[in-house]
Amino acid sequence: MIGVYFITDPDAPQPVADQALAAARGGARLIQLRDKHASDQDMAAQARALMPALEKLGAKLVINDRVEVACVVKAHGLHVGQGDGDPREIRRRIGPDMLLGLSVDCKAQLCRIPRATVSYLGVGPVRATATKPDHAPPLGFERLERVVAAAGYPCVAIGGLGQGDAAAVRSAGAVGICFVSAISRSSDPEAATRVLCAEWSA
Ligand SMILES: Cc1ncc(COP(=O)(O)OP(=O)(O)O)c(N)n1
Ligand SMILES: Cc1nc(C(=O)O)sc1CCOP(=O)(O)O
Ligand SMILES: [Mg+2]
Repeated sequence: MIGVYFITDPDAPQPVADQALAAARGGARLIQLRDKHASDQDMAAQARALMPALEKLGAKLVINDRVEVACVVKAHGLHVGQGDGDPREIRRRIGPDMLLGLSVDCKAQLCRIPRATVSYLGVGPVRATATKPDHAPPLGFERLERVVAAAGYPCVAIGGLGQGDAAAVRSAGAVGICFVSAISRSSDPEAATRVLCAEWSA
């Protein structure tokens, strides 16, 4: 079970490091560092600074998109999308032990996943979201359930999710729920994460 999975938001009022630590203190077990504009060097520095503190809090750090950064900092995980490269080649580069997440936005993408490459799937968006303006058409909870049922991999749901959604995501069969703005745009990200974790565990 993955549980609550937080993805950092460089456009939110609080600095990314504060967001990440607050989410981990609040109970998020996976924290993804996502910044489309940071240099690899800055992202690696941020990751190196965060990893020991996150580990102490029982959370793992996942890098978004940047295979080299994930390798250089020995991150716990890497998350890539359909357009971010061949998962088989990415697995070869990161080695057998790093978590590898892959985004999926429809059932048709499932049969193209190379065997024994991926650790989990990020399935979404469940709803439209301003956080990712280039997102695929929203799935809704019914199609989320159908994708999860057909997946054959642990799935986390993502996109437009917030308080009150955990029960529906769990009953769709997902092993985790991902949030950006529900945590990053909260006035108290740690408290918001606690509420989301309590809902997930209820
Ligand atoms: C857990 C999780 N699921 C999906 C995504 C989206 O990844 P991607 O499609 O590569 O889009 P970007 O995040 O790179 O804009 C994700 N990051 N995490
Ligand atoms: C990073 C990301 N990926 C998505 C996908 O559907 O693949 S939706 C998304 C952003 C989710 O942000 P929020 O929790 O604020 O809606
Ligand atoms: Mg990506």
